[in-house]
Amino acid sequence: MVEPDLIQDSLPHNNYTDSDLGSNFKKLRITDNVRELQTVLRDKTTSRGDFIFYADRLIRLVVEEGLNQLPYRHCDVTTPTGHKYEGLSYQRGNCGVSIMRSGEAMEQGLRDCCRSIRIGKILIQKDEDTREAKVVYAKLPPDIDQRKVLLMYPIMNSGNTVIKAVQVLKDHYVKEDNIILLNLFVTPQAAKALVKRFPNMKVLTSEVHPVTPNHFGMKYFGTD
Ligand SMILES: O=c1cc[nH]c(=O)[nH]1
Repeated sequence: MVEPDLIQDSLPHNNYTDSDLGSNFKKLRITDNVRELQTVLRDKTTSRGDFIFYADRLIRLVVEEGLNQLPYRHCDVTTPTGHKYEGLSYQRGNCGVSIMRSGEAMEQGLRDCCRSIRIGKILIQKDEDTREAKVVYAKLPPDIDQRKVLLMYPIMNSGNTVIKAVQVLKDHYVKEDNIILLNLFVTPQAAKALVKRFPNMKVLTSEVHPVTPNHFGMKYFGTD
C-alpha cells in the first residue's frame, strides 16, 4: 500500500527559513550524531537491519524531545542518603496516536519512554476516484479530548495525510494546542502547509528538506 502522503504532488522547493515556520515548529538540534542517523536512513545501500536500528535511534531522539513539550510539575523526593531533591514529575493525561502505517514504526519508541501510555491509531488512504485523502479507520482513547496527544508520522511530503488526521482529532474535541506532532523528515512545503493550517499545534521534526526518504515505511516494515 502506498501511503497517500508519500505521493509527491508538486515540485520540491526550498525557499524558506526556519523562522518562517513560527515558534510552534521545532527541529532537533542537528549534531554530527543526528546527521549520521539521517545519512544512514537516506543511503540506498543501507541494509534493512541497519535501517531499523538507525531509524529507532532517530525516533527515540524525537520522542524524547517530544516529551519535553509536555507539562511537568514539581516533585520533591528523598535520596537514599537522606537528601531532599527538588525534581519534576510528568503530568498524567497524555496519549499517543499513530497514523498508519508508517507512524506505527514510532510506537515502540514512545512505549520505551512511557511504559503504559495509551496509543490510538488513524488510517488514511487516498480515494481511488477523487484522489482525496480519506479517513478509513480511527481508534482513539475515549477520553482523548482530555489528553495531550503525541501524533506520530515519520515522513511528510504534502502534509495532506497529517492535516486529515489532525482534523479527525479535532472532530473528537482535541484542542489544537494539545497536539504535538512527532515527525522525522518533512518538506518545506508540508511544514508551511501545517503551520498555516494549525498554528497552535506543536510540530517536532529532525529535518526540513525538499527530498524526503519515501522508502521509509516499506524499508522499515520490509514490504518492498
Ligand atoms: O505520559 C508520559 C509522559 C512522560 N513520561 C511518561 O512516562 N509518560
